[in-house]
Amino acid sequence: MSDFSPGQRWISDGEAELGLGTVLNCDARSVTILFSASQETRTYNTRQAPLTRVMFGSGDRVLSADGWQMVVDDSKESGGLITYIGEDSDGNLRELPEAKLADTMQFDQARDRLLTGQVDRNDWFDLRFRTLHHYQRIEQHNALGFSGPRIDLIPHQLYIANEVANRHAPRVLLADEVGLGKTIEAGLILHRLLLNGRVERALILVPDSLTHQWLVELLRRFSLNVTLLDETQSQAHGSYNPFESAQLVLASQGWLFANPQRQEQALASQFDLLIVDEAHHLDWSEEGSGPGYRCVEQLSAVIPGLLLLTATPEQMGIKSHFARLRLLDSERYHDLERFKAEESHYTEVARAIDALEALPGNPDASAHVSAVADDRDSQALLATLCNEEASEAQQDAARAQLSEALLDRHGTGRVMFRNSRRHVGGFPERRLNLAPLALPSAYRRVVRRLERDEDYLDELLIETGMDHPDVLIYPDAAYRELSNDPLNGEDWWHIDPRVNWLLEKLSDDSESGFANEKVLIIAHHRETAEGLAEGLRVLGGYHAPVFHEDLSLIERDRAAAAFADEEGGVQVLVCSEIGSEGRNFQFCRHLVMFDMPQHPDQLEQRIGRLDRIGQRHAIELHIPTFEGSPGERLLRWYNEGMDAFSAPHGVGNELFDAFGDALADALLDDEALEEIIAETRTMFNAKLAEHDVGRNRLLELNACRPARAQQVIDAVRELDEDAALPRYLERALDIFGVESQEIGKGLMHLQPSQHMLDGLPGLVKGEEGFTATYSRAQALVRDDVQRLSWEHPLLREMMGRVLDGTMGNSALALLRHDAIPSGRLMAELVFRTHCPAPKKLHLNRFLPPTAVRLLLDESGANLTSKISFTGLGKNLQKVNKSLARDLIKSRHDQLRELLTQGEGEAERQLPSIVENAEARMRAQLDAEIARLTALAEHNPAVRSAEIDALKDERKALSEAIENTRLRLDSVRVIITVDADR
Ligand SMILES: Nc1ncnc2c1ncn2[C@@H]1O[C@H](COP(=O)(O)OP(=O)(O)OP(=O)(O)O)[C@@H](O)[C@H]1O
Repeated sequence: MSDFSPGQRWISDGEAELGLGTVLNCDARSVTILFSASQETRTYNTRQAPLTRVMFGSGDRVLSADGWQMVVDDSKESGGLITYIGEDSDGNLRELPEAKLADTMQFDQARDRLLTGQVDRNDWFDLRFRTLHHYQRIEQHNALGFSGPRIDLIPHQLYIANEVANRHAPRVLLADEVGLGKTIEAGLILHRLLLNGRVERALILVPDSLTHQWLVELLRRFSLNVTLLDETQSQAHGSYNPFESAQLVLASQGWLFANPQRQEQALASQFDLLIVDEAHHLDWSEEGSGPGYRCVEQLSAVIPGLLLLTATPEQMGIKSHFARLRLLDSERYHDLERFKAEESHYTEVARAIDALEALPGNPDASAHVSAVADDRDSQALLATLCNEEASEAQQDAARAQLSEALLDRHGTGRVMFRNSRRHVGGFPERRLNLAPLALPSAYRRVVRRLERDEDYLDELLIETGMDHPDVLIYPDAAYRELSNDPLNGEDWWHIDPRVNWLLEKLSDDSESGFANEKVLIIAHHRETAEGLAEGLRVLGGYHAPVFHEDLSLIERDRAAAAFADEEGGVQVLVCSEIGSEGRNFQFCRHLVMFDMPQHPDQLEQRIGRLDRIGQRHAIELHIPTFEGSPGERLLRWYNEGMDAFSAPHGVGNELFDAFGDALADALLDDEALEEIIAETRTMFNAKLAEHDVGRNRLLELNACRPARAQQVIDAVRELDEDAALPRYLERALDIFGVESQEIGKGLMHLQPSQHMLDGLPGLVKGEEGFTATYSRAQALVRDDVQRLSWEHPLLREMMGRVLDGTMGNSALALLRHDAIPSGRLMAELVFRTHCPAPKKLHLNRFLPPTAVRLLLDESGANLTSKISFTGLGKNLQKVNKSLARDLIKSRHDQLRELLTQGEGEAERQLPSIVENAEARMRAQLDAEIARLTALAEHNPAVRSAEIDALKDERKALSEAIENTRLRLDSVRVIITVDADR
């Protein structure tokens, strides 16, 4: 240890962040140091002071207290104090006494830390290098963002997520049929965009009833912490814009759409992505748009990315659907008639794609394809496909490429993704169980009078205040509205036989009964649901929670949780139509439709609560119907007219548009009904056939291209099975002070040790920690088990901390080697590329932080290719820190020289790194620009802004890559010792 003199500069070995200290006073026993930058004063015992004298040498860059910089050339010492001599940035020769060094000088760069004797543990250096290596690999991996989420690898979802997340500021409609996983798709897209930096802030707007479900899904499946914003929370922020309070904001549509002031705040808060669930509720009509549509229209004008989610895009009519497409791209979707005309061509395109299977050797098929594939490239592919002399492999490749090219031309395909059960396959059977019941006298009176007396309908509408045909379809509602009638004295559920039927089924333990089974009941009106629950309680002693749109969030979630609970939960949940939309109830297989909804899409939404991914049983649909009632006629229309209970057919909306009004008029007239059913059936068959070859066929083919989906799945599996992950994690956990214990069945328990470094996600000292697995399958069946992947927050946090901080950037180790005399010095230098660029460019896909490793011996010989990192590491031994400091001090000059030499050698490798990155970037972006430009000629859904944005991106990326610099990331000094020492 050097002698201390006032004015000397020292730094604390343990607390380098205090900055540069100055000796204030000292005597034989103690020394007091002032750390001005952090305003701390410390007194140490001179014999054990954990301090290192700061001495700069030739080539070091220093900063003066007055703010100018200098590169040290020489130094002189007088009275124990050093004065540095060197050139400032203007080339002037200057002197700088150490007392005038800036207090704020930080010693966190590898070079400074090494030369001031701050060394870390050898295994930290090791972890740092490995972290850099894996980070570089994962950042470029095709599965980035898709491998972490706790989901089953379902092809259509991964296909869509990959297609969308790879686009610049994606704007799409996710319109898979009910329950096929739109939330999962949106989650995957968001997760990938967050990980690759293209999105930093997202706003998610969902119906009130789904806020909690989204919150849970995003956390449980994607480890994304989302902030749920409501009015109470917003008020707590006072005058501060509450939307600025988090990166990921989830808000209920009901709240935001009704609140212009909050909308202003949302508009002012710069989000990168907007997600809107159940988007069919954004109502628009020629007479004017609703508040939801207007709000999203404004937001989507300032937020670059937009995901609209709906299972029933056309539920509110084709015009309303078109208006929502306009939210995605107002330039493209401004003329409905043109849009319809375009759609009429899709039949030819679909037919041409199907015809490819008949080639070669079929002139008709060839003519179909030729008529559509009229550009030069496509014609060339067609020629290859039809060339009898081409090999089978060549023909297959041509067929696949041609099919892709034709699909790409399909206008809406780029904007709308719609998978259907039929196409995806593997969904359970649906079984219809009808329970015909006699009309109770109170309802019969009304129906019979309506049948007899034409004028009575108007009277009834006025008396009840209900709409037509609601008044006919929902007799209990009409009964409630006519409560002044002395004959309607009792509660409706006392007189309604459906309630008794239900009670009998609930207690029936035969195969056709509900005893021991969960049952979901959906009724159209909230009041029906509430009355029914009361009836079940009073008449049968059943506790059936009610789930409807006017419940508070907590009440609703409590009801859903009680129903989901397998042990001790409730058997029955009664829902209203709107209240249950979007919810996950696939753990249940019995659905009672207490009445019928009016729109086929609503019917599909109801069945979709159970018929979802994860449903393992055939679905039992139970419908009590009143014989000879309007409700029964409506059911017949659904069943006989459009086979609505067996599977979704995707044509319900068109049939409703065509026959909805006539049907309402036929609900009291069997003869008229028969006619409407027959006409509906004819149109149903025709539409199915038309859709099979036209737009739906194209949407179907386009919503999941199996070969590409498989590539994404393979990429995810590659990361799932990456053997390097457990090895890396074991090392990292050890260093961060987390204990891991195998507990069998592929599970491990992670627990904080006493020495754990603070701030690791999910781990708090003194608490239990968590159970985790590498296995996707295990994690899917065990909600309480976390899945470990490169994308798990714990791994990302540890990797981030290593790479962003100083951890392990300087180390010293001893090498015992027979062949090398002792006392020799080597320096292992790791340089890292730095390439400042906006995160949104996602530069890492082409040039992630890249390591350049050099191993130099004291003579300057480059041993890098002779001794690998791992090979060297195996023979190294750790050394205590004070010895390490002494060794470094004694070799200061040699080390400086090696560092300077290393910089030069590493610099020579930079051009090829830059060139390769530039080439990779150009290969990908040029191809994409060329593809989009060619496509734009055929497909108007390709936004010109998208192509321009890609061109701008290419330019910005090129400039950023060009500006890449190499910096020393870490250094390890190696000193040889005798093998037998
Ligand atoms: N890949 C997957 N792995 C595991 N579970 C999944 C997967 N995809 C979907 N699920 C589950 O299936 C159910 C339906 O998915 P999701 O809620 O995303 O469907 P949706 O299309 O949004 O439904 P809706 O049309 O009713 O809004 C959810 O419980 C979801 O967690």
